[in-house]
Amino acid sequence: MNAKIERHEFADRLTLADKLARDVASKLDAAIKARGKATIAVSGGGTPKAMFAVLAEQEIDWSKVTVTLVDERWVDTDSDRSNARMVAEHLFHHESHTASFVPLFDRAHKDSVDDALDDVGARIDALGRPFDVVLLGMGGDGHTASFFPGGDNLAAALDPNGTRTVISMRAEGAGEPRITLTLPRVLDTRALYLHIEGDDKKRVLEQAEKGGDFPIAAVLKQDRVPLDVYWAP
Ligand SMILES: O=C(O)[C@H](O)[C@@H](O)[C@H](O)[C@H](O)COP(=O)(O)O
Repeated sequence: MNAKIERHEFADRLTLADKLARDVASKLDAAIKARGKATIAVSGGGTPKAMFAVLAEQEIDWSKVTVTLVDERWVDTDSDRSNARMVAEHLFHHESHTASFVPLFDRAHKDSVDDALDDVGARIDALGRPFDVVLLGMGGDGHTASFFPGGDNLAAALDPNGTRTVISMRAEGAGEPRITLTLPRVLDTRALYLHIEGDDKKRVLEQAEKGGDFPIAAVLKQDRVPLDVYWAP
């Protein structure tokens, strides 16, 4: 069975960023009102930056929000490849500076992502389940999170019955080694968004929906959580 997918298309990227940020903020606000806290796992890369700028200005009780990452490149936070650094630079401003952040990179194990998995997994598990919001991106090769085509741990990461929280990933298209939430953890959320931009990514998503062999297909063909796709040219 496939996920219930709702598509949201916008004339331009700034309009998308504005709407997605407001929709995400409203989910976080509802979580705080219902349960006193909110958790969100965000993606790295370039796409979320404009949306983070708007999200940072939303007037919710950010001191009750914990932010973590869907995936991270195994580099220290001073690297311009670091997703933690990107989030610090683009999200933690204005209203949102009181939010907490749980990193996926662990400096104590900076030389081996595999040695860090237990500690990082425990940190994520301590946030409780499910997440309130998970924000995914997608690469032109159809990867999402760090589910890269040809990745050394791809099958384990996508195992719908897997019990791990995080896993390491090495792949030709990934650059450095990565750490990523596994598919069951990505889907363990009250709200799931996929934010993509450009005609090329739209075509890849359409191919994946038609049965093309791309990792993103695992997110489309699941029935655990509805998926909201936000797209602009
Ligand atoms: O660390 C990362 O690279 C990501 O979390 C990754 O899954 C990202 O969402 C896609 O690669 C899209 O990246 P862009 O937004 O830069 O195209």
